[in-house]
Amino acid sequence: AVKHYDWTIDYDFWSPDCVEKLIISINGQYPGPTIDATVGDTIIVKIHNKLPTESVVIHWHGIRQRGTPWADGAAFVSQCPVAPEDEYTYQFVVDNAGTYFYHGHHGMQRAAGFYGSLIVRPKAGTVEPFQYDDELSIIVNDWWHKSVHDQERGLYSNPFRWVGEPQSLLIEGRGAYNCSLVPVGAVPNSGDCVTCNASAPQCQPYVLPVTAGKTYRLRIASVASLSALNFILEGHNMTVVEADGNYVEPVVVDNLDLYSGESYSVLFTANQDPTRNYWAGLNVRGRKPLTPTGLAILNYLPNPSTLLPTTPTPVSPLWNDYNLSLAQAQQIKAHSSLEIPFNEWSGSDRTISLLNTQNKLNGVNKWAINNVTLVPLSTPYLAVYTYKKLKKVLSATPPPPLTYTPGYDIFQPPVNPNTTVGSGVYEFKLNEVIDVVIQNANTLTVNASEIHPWHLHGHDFYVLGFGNGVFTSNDYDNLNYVNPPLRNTVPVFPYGWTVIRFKADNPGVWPFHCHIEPHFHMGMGVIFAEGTDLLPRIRLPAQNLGCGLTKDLIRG
Ligand SMILES: O=C1O[C@H]([C@@H](O)CO)C(O)=C1O
Repeated sequence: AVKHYDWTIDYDFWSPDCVEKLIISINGQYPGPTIDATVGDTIIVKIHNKLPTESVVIHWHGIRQRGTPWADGAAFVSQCPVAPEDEYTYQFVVDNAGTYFYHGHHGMQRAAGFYGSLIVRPKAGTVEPFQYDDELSIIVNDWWHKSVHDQERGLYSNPFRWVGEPQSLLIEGRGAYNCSLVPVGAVPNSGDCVTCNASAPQCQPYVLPVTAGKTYRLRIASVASLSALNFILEGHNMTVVEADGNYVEPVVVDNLDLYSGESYSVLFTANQDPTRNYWAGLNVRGRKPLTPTGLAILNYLPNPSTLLPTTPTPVSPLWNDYNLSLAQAQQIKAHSSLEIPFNEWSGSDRTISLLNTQNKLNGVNKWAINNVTLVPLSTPYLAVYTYKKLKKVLSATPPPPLTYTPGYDIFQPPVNPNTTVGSGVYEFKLNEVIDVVIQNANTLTVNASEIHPWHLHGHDFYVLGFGNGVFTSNDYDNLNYVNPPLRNTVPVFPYGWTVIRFKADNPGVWPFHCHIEPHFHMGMGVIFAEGTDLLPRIRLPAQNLGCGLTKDLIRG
């Protein structure tokens, strides 16, 4: 079926955590409307940009955009951002059932609340490898009281102004800013305690209604700007059955790590004392937490949803117990019903190694990949590959290095912290099988290395493995070629490595980047282009290339 959506994007006053701020709304809603579709549907979303002075795009996170690379919604990669008062129509097919989402991919608009859920259901008659009675869905985020403009400008200020830890954690756009719970030092605007209106309807906890005895599929997606989050359903185990739109072997957990850009389906049974309600809780892991637990209510009907649990709010594992994080990530395996095509493409055609470092550029903090800080072109890459006349912009920026200096000491701050900027592209031939080794390292601070969730556009990839320390060719023998999970986002852990594999079979230009919003801004990403000789044959819609009526002058 063809599903049409008509969305007006605007700023609105909103109180997600009881403190009134501006959010980016869609049709007056926050989070944005849920797209609920079926495999094979064509999704047509017409957007009207009513932000007075900012342009927008929407990225459909996890949708592969096969044959529609222009609809990927990455600013200056797949399209020109849509100017104020202008319109743009996204059109793409959803070809894989699962839990997805969409979000702004220009500036730091995702962190301003510009996101929503996108659920793709299997075709009628398709059997999923698990059963449930009913379904619930949440999308989670971390939330700052500083505007995203303050945050973004701070990132390229000298001296560097870091965004700091979030004020609140939101479940389905709702949280509660609790002055008394916020540790000293975490409140940049203490005046918020005065203006906080705890009875504002927009910040009443999100309610997950359940009936005793039933089993639920809970879809969870994280669009966090910064935080690695950990989700707990008080008193209930969860069985992970889907990750990023792919079925996985069931894994039972009592807490679930969620890295920004990831989505999961978990099953749980409402099998606890039905005379009370329970907390659903969200905590920060991976960074020293300075943010109170984000809370929603697991509401056993017919109890009123306002019956708050009297039990303590959920406590997550220690924030820096990375062995636990790694162990949980390693538990996720492809479902046994999925065929792994490695007999067809047993080895990879090439490996690229991407060293993640924190660096300096003219005194300002940056991130770099193989010592290159990504500054995307101001002409959309897809247009550059489509129109011969534009190709010259690439000759001005060298292709990025395929690896890093052997012997680089990942356990120390960089000896030479200076980075170089680049806009170059990793080009892959159509159908090449690519292994990417993501190698983490120390930041600029002694004894510090951070988690980075890496997200690839245009593809799912196989996660072949994780490890601690420096990846060496010996590690190839111990990777998982049997049941590696397919994902679109994967963490690299502190001082560790992650290896992924994908086939460059989707002609287009696809960013691969850290999904932490400030980090992408600080240059932590690369651009992949594949099947580029085919791109001049695509009909790039004129609306990707210009603004206002000038679009009519452009022949696609
Ligand atoms: O990019 C970052 O900068 C800070 C810190 O390294 C310097 O203030 C931080 O924690 C990041 O993730």
